Amino acid sequence: MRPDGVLTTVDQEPEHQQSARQAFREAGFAGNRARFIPGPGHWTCCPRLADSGYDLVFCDGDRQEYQDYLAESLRLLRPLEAWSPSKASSRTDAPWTPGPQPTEVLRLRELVRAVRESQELVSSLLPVGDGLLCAVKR
Ligand SMILES: C[S@@+](CC[C@H](N)C(=O)[O-])C[C@H]1O[C@@H](n2cnc3c(N)ncnc32)[C@H](O)[C@@H]1O
Repeated sequence: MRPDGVLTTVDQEPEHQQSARQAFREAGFAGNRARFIPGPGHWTCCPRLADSGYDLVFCDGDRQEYQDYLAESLRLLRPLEAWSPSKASSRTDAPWTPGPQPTEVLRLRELVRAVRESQELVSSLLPVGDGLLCAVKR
């Protein structure tokens, strides 16, 4: 982050928020460099976040909600900034697997397709860990 940047983090587990708060403090960040919002992501917190107020959105929560986060992220991001859900390719690259696919896999495939076909995004799927889907807002 740039020196005047502020990180906003949303998590529904208070003890995870507490761990994050402690980690930032131990890393030497001043208290006013991070904002901690408790609660489930998309329906309580995201509407409170300012339009075009963010340089980067990183999603690492419930993968079945990533489509909702994508729509919210496009509202939150400044043009030419990045959006990145984690582990977006996980198990999505084996469509030949016989039998019904788990809902999570189907949702992630829809997400990858929506990002790839979006006129607002330039995307890349990085071979990092389980796969990292990244996109820059045009
Ligand atoms: C994989 S962990 C995040 C790990 C973190 N990114 C890291 O690298 O240490 C997923 C987190 O998302 C939170 N989470 C899951 N679903 C959520 C939701 N709908 N709203 C808010 N937080 C959620 C969980 O409480 C958990 O802390």
